[in-house]
Amino acid sequence: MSLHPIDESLFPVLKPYLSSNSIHRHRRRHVTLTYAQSIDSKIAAGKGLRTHISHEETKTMTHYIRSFHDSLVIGIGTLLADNPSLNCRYGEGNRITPIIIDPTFKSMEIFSKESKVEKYKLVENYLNGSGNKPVIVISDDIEVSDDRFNCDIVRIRRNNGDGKLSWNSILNQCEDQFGLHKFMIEGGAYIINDLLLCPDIVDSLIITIGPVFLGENGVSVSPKTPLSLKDVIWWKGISDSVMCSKLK
Ligand SMILES: NC(=O)C1=CN([C@@H]2O[C@H](COP(=O)(O)OP(=O)(O)OC[C@H]3O[C@@H](n4cnc5c(N)ncnc54)[C@H](O)[C@@H]3O)[C@@H](O)[C@H]2O)C=CC1
Ligand SMILES: Nc1nc(O)c(N)c(N[C@@H]2O[C@H](COP(=O)(O)O)[C@@H](O)[C@H]2O)n1
Repeated sequence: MSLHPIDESLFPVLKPYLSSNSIHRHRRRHVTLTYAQSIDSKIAAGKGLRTHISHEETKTMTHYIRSFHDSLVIGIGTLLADNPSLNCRYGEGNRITPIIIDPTFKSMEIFSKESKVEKYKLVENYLNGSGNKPVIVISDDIEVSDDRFNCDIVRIRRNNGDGKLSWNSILNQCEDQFGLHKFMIEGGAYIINDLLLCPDIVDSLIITIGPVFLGENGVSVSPKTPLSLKDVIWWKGISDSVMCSKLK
Protein backbone atom coordinates (compact mmCIF):
# COMPACT_ATOMS: atom_id res chain seq x y z
CA MET A 1 0.00 0.00 0.00
CA SER A 2 1.43 3.40 -0.95
CA LEU A 3 2.07 6.03 1.73
CA HIS A 4 0.18 9.31 1.89
CA PRO A 5 2.50 12.06 0.53
CA ILE A 6 4.25 14.46 2.91
CA ASP A 7 4.06 18.20 2.31
CA GLU A 8 7.53 19.37 1.25
CA SER A 9 7.54 22.11 3.89
CA LEU A 10 8.07 19.44 6.56
CA PHE A 11 11.52 18.32 5.35
CA PRO A 12 13.52 21.47 6.30
CA VAL A 13 11.69 21.58 9.65
CA LEU A 14 12.79 18.04 10.53
CA LYS A 15 16.34 18.33 9.15
CA PRO A 16 18.09 19.85 12.23
CA TYR A 17 16.58 17.13 14.43
CA LEU A 18 17.71 14.15 12.36
CA SER A 19 21.21 12.78 12.08
CA SER A 20 22.68 12.30 8.62
CA ASN A 21 21.26 9.13 7.08
CA SER A 22 24.70 8.22 5.71
CA ILE A 23 25.06 5.90 8.67
CA HIS A 24 28.23 4.34 7.32
CA ARG A 25 30.06 7.68 7.41
CA HIS A 26 28.66 8.91 10.73
CA ARG A 27 29.12 6.46 13.54
CA ARG A 28 28.20 8.88 16.31
CA ARG A 29 25.21 7.75 18.36
CA HIS A 30 21.96 9.61 17.70
CA VAL A 31 18.76 9.03 19.69
CA THR A 32 15.40 10.37 18.52
CA LEU A 33 12.41 10.06 20.83
CA THR A 34 9.19 10.35 18.85
CA TYR A 35 5.52 9.52 19.38
CA ALA A 36 1.96 10.71 18.69
CA GLN A 37 -0.25 12.12 21.42
CA SER A 38 -3.73 13.53 21.88
CA ILE A 39 -4.48 17.10 23.05
CA ASP A 40 -4.84 15.70 26.59
CA SER A 41 -1.35 14.10 26.39
CA LYS A 42 -2.46 10.48 25.98
CA ILE A 43 -0.79 8.03 23.62
CA ALA A 44 -3.48 5.35 23.72
CA ALA A 45 -7.19 5.22 24.57
CA GLY A 46 -6.56 2.68 27.35
CA LYS A 47 -4.00 0.26 28.73
CA GLY A 48 -3.07 -2.33 26.13
CA LEU A 49 -5.02 -0.62 23.32
CA ARG A 50 -3.55 0.22 19.93
CA THR A 51 -4.91 3.67 19.08
CA HIS A 52 -4.55 5.63 15.85
CA ILE A 53 -3.79 9.27 16.62
CA SER A 54 -1.71 10.40 13.63
CA HIS A 55 -3.21 11.45 10.31
CA GLU A 56 -1.92 9.38 7.36
CA GLU A 57 0.34 12.32 6.47
CA THR A 58 2.16 12.30 9.83
CA LYS A 59 2.22 8.48 9.83
CA THR A 60 4.24 8.84 6.61
CA MET A 61 6.46 11.31 8.48
CA THR A 62 7.12 8.57 11.05
CA HIS A 63 8.33 6.28 8.26
CA TYR A 64 10.43 9.11 6.84
CA ILE A 65 12.01 9.61 10.28
CA ARG A 66 12.55 5.83 10.59
CA SER A 67 14.61 5.99 7.36
CA PHE A 68 17.26 8.04 9.23
CA HIS A 69 17.73 5.32 11.84
CA ASP A 70 19.12 1.80 11.96
CA SER A 71 17.06 0.64 14.94
CA LEU A 72 13.63 1.20 16.41
CA VAL A 73 13.12 0.75 20.16
CA ILE A 74 9.86 -0.02 21.99
CA GLY A 75 8.95 -1.53 25.37
CA ILE A 76 7.29 -4.88 25.93
CA GLY A 77 3.98 -3.11 26.76
CA THR A 78 3.89 -1.71 23.22
CA LEU A 79 4.79 -5.01 21.58
CA LEU A 80 1.92 -6.76 23.38
CA ALA A 81 -0.61 -3.95 22.79
CA ASP A 82 0.21 -3.08 19.18
CA ASN A 83 1.74 -6.13 17.49
CA PRO A 84 3.66 -3.57 15.35
CA SER A 85 5.59 -4.16 12.14
CA LEU A 86 8.35 -1.70 13.06
CA ASN A 87 9.59 -1.56 9.48
CA CYS A 88 10.45 1.40 7.28
CA ARG A 89 8.04 1.88 4.40
CA TYR A 90 9.55 5.22 3.24
CA GLY A 91 11.94 4.96 0.28
CA GLU A 92 13.30 1.69 -0.97
CA GLY A 93 15.30 -0.94 0.83
CA ASN A 94 15.48 0.88 4.16
CA ARG A 95 15.90 -1.82 6.82
CA ILE A 96 15.62 -1.13 10.51
CA THR A 97 16.30 -3.43 13.47
CA PRO A 98 13.48 -3.71 16.04
CA ILE A 99 14.67 -3.60 19.68
CA ILE A 100 12.28 -4.60 22.49
CA ILE A 101 13.03 -3.74 26.12
CA ASP A 102 11.68 -6.73 28.03
CA PRO A 103 13.58 -7.25 31.32
CA THR A 104 11.61 -10.32 32.47
CA PHE A 105 11.42 -11.79 28.94
CA LYS A 106 7.60 -11.83 28.86
CA SER A 107 7.90 -12.29 25.10
CA MET A 108 9.79 -15.59 25.47
CA GLU A 109 6.88 -17.60 24.01
CA ILE A 110 6.40 -15.12 21.15
CA PHE A 111 10.02 -15.46 19.99
CA SER A 112 10.47 -19.16 20.78
CA LYS A 113 11.27 -21.26 17.69
CA GLU A 114 8.73 -23.78 19.05
CA SER A 115 6.10 -21.10 19.71
CA LYS A 116 2.48 -22.26 19.77
CA VAL A 117 1.06 -18.69 19.84
CA GLU A 118 -0.10 -16.92 16.69
CA LYS A 119 2.90 -15.37 14.93
CA TYR A 120 3.60 -11.72 15.81
CA LYS A 121 4.40 -9.48 12.82
CA LEU A 122 8.02 -9.03 13.97
CA VAL A 123 8.58 -12.80 13.90
CA GLU A 124 6.64 -13.29 10.67
CA ASN A 125 8.61 -10.53 8.89
CA TYR A 126 11.94 -11.89 10.12
CA LEU A 127 11.09 -15.44 9.03
CA ASN A 128 9.85 -14.40 5.58
CA GLY A 129 12.96 -12.24 5.03
CA SER A 130 11.19 -8.86 4.90
CA GLY A 131 12.33 -7.71 8.36
CA ASN A 132 15.55 -7.64 10.36
CA LYS A 133 16.06 -10.09 13.22
CA PRO A 134 14.51 -8.53 16.35
CA VAL A 135 16.74 -7.79 19.35
CA ILE A 136 15.27 -8.43 22.80
CA VAL A 137 16.89 -6.72 25.79
CA ILE A 138 16.48 -8.81 28.95
CA SER A 139 17.86 -8.80 32.47
CA ASP A 140 21.11 -10.76 32.82
CA ASP A 141 19.68 -12.95 35.60
CA ILE A 142 17.40 -14.76 33.13
CA GLU A 143 18.99 -17.99 31.97
CA VAL A 144 17.96 -18.98 28.47
CA SER A 145 19.88 -20.36 25.56
CA ASP A 146 19.92 -17.94 22.61
CA ASP A 147 19.58 -20.55 19.88
CA ARG A 148 16.00 -21.41 20.97
CA PHE A 149 14.70 -18.04 19.72
CA ASN A 150 13.85 -16.14 16.54
CA CYS A 151 15.60 -13.08 17.95
CA ASP A 152 18.97 -11.91 19.22
CA ILE A 153 19.28 -11.39 22.95
CA VAL A 154 21.05 -8.58 24.80
CA ARG A 155 21.63 -9.09 28.52
CA ILE A 156 21.88 -6.11 30.86
CA ARG A 157 22.45 -6.03 34.63
CA ARG A 158 19.55 -4.36 36.49
CA ASN A 159 20.31 -1.20 38.50
CA ASN A 160 20.75 -1.98 42.19
CA GLY A 161 18.25 0.60 43.46
CA ASP A 162 15.25 0.64 41.10
CA GLY A 163 15.83 -2.64 39.23
CA LYS A 164 15.69 -0.81 35.88
CA LEU A 165 18.00 -1.33 32.93
CA SER A 166 20.15 1.76 32.32
CA TRP A 167 19.70 3.41 28.92
CA ASN A 168 23.43 3.91 28.51
CA SER A 169 24.02 0.20 29.04
CA ILE A 170 21.23 -0.77 26.63
CA LEU A 171 22.47 1.53 23.85
CA ASN A 172 26.17 0.78 24.38
CA GLN A 173 25.51 -2.94 24.26
CA CYS A 174 23.41 -2.64 21.06
CA GLU A 175 26.21 -0.59 19.50
CA ASP A 176 28.89 -3.12 20.51
CA GLN A 177 26.95 -6.30 19.68
CA PHE A 178 25.21 -5.21 16.47
CA GLY A 179 26.90 -2.00 15.26
CA LEU A 180 23.67 -0.01 15.69
CA HIS A 181 24.10 3.75 16.26
CA LYS A 182 20.93 5.55 15.18
CA PHE A 183 18.17 4.77 17.64
CA MET A 184 14.55 5.85 17.11
CA ILE A 185 12.57 5.30 20.30
CA GLU A 186 8.78 5.25 19.89
CA GLY A 187 7.40 4.31 23.31
CA GLY A 188 5.27 3.39 25.09
CA ALA A 189 4.38 5.57 28.04
CA TYR A 190 6.80 4.00 30.53
CA ILE A 191 9.74 4.56 28.22
CA ILE A 192 8.69 8.06 27.11
CA ASN A 193 8.13 9.27 30.69
CA ASP A 194 11.52 7.88 31.66
CA LEU A 195 13.43 9.31 28.69
CA LEU A 196 11.88 12.79 28.83
CA LEU A 197 14.02 13.18 31.95
CA CYS A 198 17.24 11.91 30.29
CA PRO A 199 18.70 14.89 28.37
CA ASP A 200 22.05 13.13 28.10
CA ILE A 201 20.48 10.23 26.18
CA VAL A 202 17.92 11.92 23.90
CA ASP A 203 19.24 14.11 21.04
CA SER A 204 15.86 15.07 19.53
CA LEU A 205 12.22 14.93 20.59
CA ILE A 206 9.58 14.93 17.85
CA ILE A 207 5.93 14.83 18.94
CA THR A 208 2.87 14.57 16.68
CA ILE A 209 -0.24 16.08 18.23
CA GLY A 210 -3.55 14.90 16.83
CA PRO A 211 -6.85 16.80 17.22
CA VAL A 212 -8.45 14.37 19.65
CA PHE A 213 -9.02 13.97 23.39
CA LEU A 214 -8.59 10.36 24.52
CA GLY A 215 -10.14 10.90 27.94
CA GLU A 216 -9.30 9.93 31.49
CA ASN A 217 -8.81 6.22 30.80
CA GLY A 218 -6.12 7.02 28.25
CA VAL A 219 -2.43 6.16 28.73
CA SER A 220 -0.73 9.40 29.85
CA VAL A 221 2.57 10.92 28.93
CA SER A 222 3.66 13.15 31.79
CA PRO A 223 7.18 13.04 33.24
CA LYS A 224 7.62 12.83 37.03
CA THR A 225 9.05 16.35 37.22
CA PRO A 226 8.53 19.52 35.12
CA LEU A 227 10.53 20.02 31.98
CA SER A 228 10.98 22.88 29.50
CA LEU A 229 12.02 22.08 25.96
CA LYS A 230 14.70 23.86 23.92
CA ASP A 231 15.09 24.76 20.21
CA VAL A 232 11.38 24.32 19.59
CA ILE A 233 9.84 24.43 16.08
CA TRP A 234 6.17 23.78 15.24
CA TRP A 235 4.81 22.57 11.92
CA LYS A 236 1.12 22.40 11.00
CA GLY A 237 -0.13 19.68 8.67
CA ILE A 238 -3.55 18.70 7.31
CA SER A 239 -4.91 17.97 10.77
CA ASP A 240 -1.95 17.28 13.08
CA SER A 241 0.77 19.55 14.42
CA VAL A 242 4.34 18.39 14.86
CA MET A 243 6.69 19.77 17.51
CA CYS A 244 10.42 19.26 17.08
CA SER A 245 12.66 20.07 20.04
CA LYS A 246 15.72 19.24 22.13
CA LEU A 247 15.84 18.34 25.80
CA LYS A 248 18.97 20.45 26.46
N1 LIG B 1 0.89 6.98 20.22
C1 LIG B 1 2.13 6.54 20.12
O1 LIG B 1 2.97 7.14 19.43
C2 LIG B 1 2.54 5.31 20.83
C3 LIG B 1 1.64 4.67 21.65
N2 LIG B 1 2.06 3.54 22.32
C4 LIG B 1 1.10 2.93 23.26
O2 LIG B 1 1.69 2.85 24.55
C5 LIG B 1 1.07 1.78 25.27
C6 LIG B 1 2.13 0.95 25.98
O3 LIG B 1 2.79 1.75 26.94
P1 LIG B 1 3.34 1.07 28.28
O4 LIG B 1 2.31 0.14 28.82
O5 LIG B 1 3.84 2.13 29.17
O6 LIG B 1 4.49 0.10 27.77
P2 LIG B 1 6.00 0.29 27.24
O7 LIG B 1 6.00 -0.11 25.81
O8 LIG B 1 6.61 1.59 27.62
O9 LIG B 1 6.73 -0.90 28.04
C7 LIG B 1 6.85 -0.80 29.43
C8 LIG B 1 7.63 -1.97 29.96
O10 LIG B 1 8.91 -2.03 29.31
C9 LIG B 1 9.90 -2.43 30.24
N3 LIG B 1 10.92 -1.37 30.26
C10 LIG B 1 11.04 -0.36 29.41
N4 LIG B 1 12.14 0.36 29.67
C11 LIG B 1 12.75 -0.21 30.72
C12 LIG B 1 13.95 0.06 31.47
N5 LIG B 1 14.75 1.09 31.17
N6 LIG B 1 14.26 -0.75 32.50
C13 LIG B 1 13.45 -1.78 32.81
N7 LIG B 1 12.32 -2.09 32.13
C14 LIG B 1 11.98 -1.33 31.10
C15 LIG B 1 9.20 -2.65 31.58
O11 LIG B 1 8.91 -4.02 31.66
C16 LIG B 1 7.93 -1.83 31.44
O12 LIG B 1 6.88 -2.34 32.21
C17 LIG B 1 0.31 0.94 24.25
O13 LIG B 1 -1.09 1.16 24.43
C18 LIG B 1 0.76 1.51 22.91
O14 LIG B 1 -0.26 1.46 21.95
C19 LIG B 1 3.31 3.03 22.19
C20 LIG B 1 4.22 3.64 21.37
C21 LIG B 1 3.91 4.85 20.66
N1 LIG C 1 3.25 7.87 14.66
C1 LIG C 1 2.36 7.14 15.34
N2 LIG C 1 1.08 7.53 15.36
C2 LIG C 1 0.15 6.83 16.03
O1 LIG C 1 -1.11 7.25 16.03
C3 LIG C 1 0.51 5.66 16.71
N3 LIG C 1 -0.41 4.92 17.38
C4 LIG C 1 1.89 5.26 16.65
N4 LIG C 1 2.29 4.16 17.27
C5 LIG C 1 3.62 3.64 17.10
O2 LIG C 1 3.76 3.02 15.84
C6 LIG C 1 3.95 1.62 16.01
C7 LIG C 1 3.21 0.87 14.95
O3 LIG C 1 4.04 0.87 13.85
P1 LIG C 1 3.79 -0.04 12.54
O4 LIG C 1 3.01 0.82 11.62
O5 LIG C 1 3.06 -1.29 12.94
O6 LIG C 1 5.17 -0.31 12.04
C8 LIG C 1 3.44 1.31 17.38
O7 LIG C 1 3.99 0.18 17.96
C9 LIG C 1 3.88 2.56 18.12
O8 LIG C 1 5.25 2.52 18.42
N5 LIG C 1 2.78 6.03 15.96
